[in-house]
Amino acid sequence: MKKIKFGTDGWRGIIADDYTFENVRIVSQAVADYINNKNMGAKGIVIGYDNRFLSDRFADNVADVMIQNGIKVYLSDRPLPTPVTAFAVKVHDAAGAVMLTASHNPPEYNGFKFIPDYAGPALPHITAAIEENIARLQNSVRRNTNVYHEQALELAVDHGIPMAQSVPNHVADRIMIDPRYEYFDHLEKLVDMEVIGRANLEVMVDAMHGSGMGYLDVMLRRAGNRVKECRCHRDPLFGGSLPEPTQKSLEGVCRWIKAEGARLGLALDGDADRFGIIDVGGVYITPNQFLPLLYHHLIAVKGLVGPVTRTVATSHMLDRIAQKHGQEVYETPVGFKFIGQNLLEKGCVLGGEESGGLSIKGHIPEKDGILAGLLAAEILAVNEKSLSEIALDVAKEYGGGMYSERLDVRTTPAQKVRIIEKLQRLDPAEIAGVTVAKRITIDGIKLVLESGEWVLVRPSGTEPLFRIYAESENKERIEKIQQAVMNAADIN
Ligand SMILES: O=P(O)(O)OC[C@H]1O[C@H](O)[C@H](O)[C@@H](O)[C@@H]1O
Repeated sequence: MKKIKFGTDGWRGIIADDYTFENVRIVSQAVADYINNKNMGAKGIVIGYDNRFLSDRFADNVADVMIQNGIKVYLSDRPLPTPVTAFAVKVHDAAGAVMLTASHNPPEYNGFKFIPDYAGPALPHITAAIEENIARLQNSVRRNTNVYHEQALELAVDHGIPMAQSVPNHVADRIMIDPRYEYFDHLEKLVDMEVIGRANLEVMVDAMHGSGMGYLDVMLRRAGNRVKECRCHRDPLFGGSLPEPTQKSLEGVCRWIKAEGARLGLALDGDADRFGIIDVGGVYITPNQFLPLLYHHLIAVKGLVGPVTRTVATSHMLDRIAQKHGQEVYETPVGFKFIGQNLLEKGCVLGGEESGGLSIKGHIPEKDGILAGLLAAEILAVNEKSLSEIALDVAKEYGGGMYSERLDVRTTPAQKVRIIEKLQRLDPAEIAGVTVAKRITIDGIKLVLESGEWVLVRPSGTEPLFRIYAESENKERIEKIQQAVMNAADIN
């Protein structure tokens, strides 16, 4: 039996290999134990699921295990985006949520995210506690081969907190929920839908067959915009590609925007926590380009002046904006859980990351592609310029633009170990002819150069590869900087 581990963002597995009904029940039991150990069972748990194959059935199994453990269940009556599941935790003041999704992974995958009561991704100490529970349950299964072949629900209950005795004060229940309308109302407090409506935008919405369909399209249309939908129907095979809103996977949308002369394209990943933004002329706007635009907009237009939090891999253009407004920048390892923590604890007005996640003050500490898309529409509506033109204005205002790029290099497990060792010792005096001013080790190795350029090498927590990120004011230097650090770390 494979060890079940929570990675950068939850447990992911291949359906019918390690992602089975039995293992989902074991993980559910581990979460139920975690909640009951904290005496939070009476608050109940929200259960959401995406559009993937069998996600609704897996959700049903999670619900059974929770109820058997005396935990009240708020089960969604339809597929939900991850941020909506997280938001429902707040609506019901629940002990947390389970979201069944493998996000943007290939169709044969499914996954399991635990969202604690603060409505953001679980921090490492919480997933570690759940993993301990899982290991204990898996060991019991290994010892008892008869049980192993039995119905896993019985097994989950066998190894959990005894049912009836543990729930003296309440009767566990299954309550069906549809949190969409509370969520819409909440977003309308964060985004100016009236301004967006008045701009009468023509927008292409691409849900990439994921559970984000029925959100951006509904809200934009309701505000009075013209919306064209793309991939807004369920397809558990995702039309043969990955539900990931990258430039490559949005080529078709870019072509349409260009051909139609539309002003905006908004895409979501499989569970709608990541965003993809396309500008007039079919120009893809990277998250590293969009986040500074948004930070400037929050400060200058919405009056939300405050610190910002970004991952170690995200554009330092945010730092330039923060500096000009006398604000703090909080840098975190990659993973929205760390960003979410800073949103909660440091009063940041924006938290964002290079891989396409963001949230703002007043919202839940979970990344939300729907909110990101509406904020992009708001920026357009307010400015009556293209996003690319606004980006140029912002760059001018804050002392010049920055270019950033990421290179992904696949490695074998043996190479990976060797490179990680080499990275630990990597401490060059200069990179591509410029002196290294700072060496940051919170996630991989980041070298900040005297010129303000920087390069970061880190192993991905979700894929078998290394990521080499670099940023410079001079586009031509990015490759040179990446190559220099790859040579130094022996990555080829
Ligand atoms: O670079 P990786 O470790 O593969 O992580 C890439 C991304 O994975 C998940 O989507 C996390 O929620 C993100 O926070 C992270 O940026």
